[in-house]
Parts: sequence; C-alpha cells; structure tokens
Amino acid sequence: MTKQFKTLEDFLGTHFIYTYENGWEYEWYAKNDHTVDYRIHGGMVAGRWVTNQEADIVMLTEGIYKISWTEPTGTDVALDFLPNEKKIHGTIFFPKWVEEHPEITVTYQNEHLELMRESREKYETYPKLVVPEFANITYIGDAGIDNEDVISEAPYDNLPDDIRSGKYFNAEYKRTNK
Ligand SMILES: C=Cc1ccc(O)cc1
Repeated sequence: MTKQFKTLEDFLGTHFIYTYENGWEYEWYAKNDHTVDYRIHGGMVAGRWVTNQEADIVMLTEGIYKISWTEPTGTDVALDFLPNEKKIHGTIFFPKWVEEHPEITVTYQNEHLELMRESREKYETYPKLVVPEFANITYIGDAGIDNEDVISEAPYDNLPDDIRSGKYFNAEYKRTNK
C-alpha cells in the first residue's frame, strides 16, 4: 500500500503490522476514532489479543498520529505513528506484576477482564517496566471502520505472513478462512 497519510480520516480504519527494534512483533488496528484492537505475535506477552480497547487517537500534525490508552491490567501505552515513513515509536509502561506474571495476560483479554482487575490488585504495581522502542511497519491495510474481521482470532505462528502475502483477507477485507 503506497497510500499517503494526511488527515485523521486517512488513519482511522487502518490495520498495521510492525516489529519493534527489540524484536517484538505487534499487529494493531485503528478500529474507529476512540477504539483499537491488537494482537501480539512476538515479545514478552506474545499470544495476547484484545478488541475494543478505548483509546485517545489524535493527529499531531499532517500524517503523524498519537494514540494513548490505559488497560485493565494497569499497563499504559503511548504510540506515535509515522505511517508515511513506515515508522512507529511506542512506549509501554508495564506494572511490575505483568513483568513477573506475563502468562496471566497472554489470552483473549476480553473474556478475562475480571482476572485482569483481580491480578492488578493482588500483585505489585511498582517499579514499572518502561519499554520505549522504535518499530518498522511491515504491513499497512485499509480495513475500514469497525471491521470485526481484522482482529478476530487468536494469534498463530504464520499469521503475520498470511496477512502480508495477501491470503488472509479477501477484497472486502473479510477473513478468507472463516
Ligand atoms: C500493550 C499493548 C500494546 C499494543 C500495541 C503496541 O504497539 C504496544 C503495546
């Protein structure tokens, strides 16, 4: 996709795959102007996936976007997207308990919200683990707003390659393997 991003509307509805310089691979979808979905393919919490996370999404200047949110786990995230440069800078602020028990969060979070809230009370928050990293964007797709097919199953080994090779979605950006 060689689309040039200029406005907030250009960004909303876009689906990205990217790899942080520490090797962590993430997939993320700007579902609408206040909601994000994502799936984690590599790194400390690989296997985790989340839909309908409330987020603040703004355009800082033409073609540059900032997204921030706080999660039920107590993890905070701030992402800066420079899609025309195929670059992102992301900072993740993990509570101590996620660093010590990442496996609790490696699931489809939406079905385990109570466990996340219980765990953040039961275990330690501080000191937080701050992970600031640049990432290279390896895929950009125009999924459209509120497309429930984008992040709709658990991550598996070759999923990013299936998407990048064009076999995961049809021309309407619906999953081909459903
Ligand atoms: C913790 C979630 C999260 C989602 C996307 C991303 O790039 C970093 C963190």
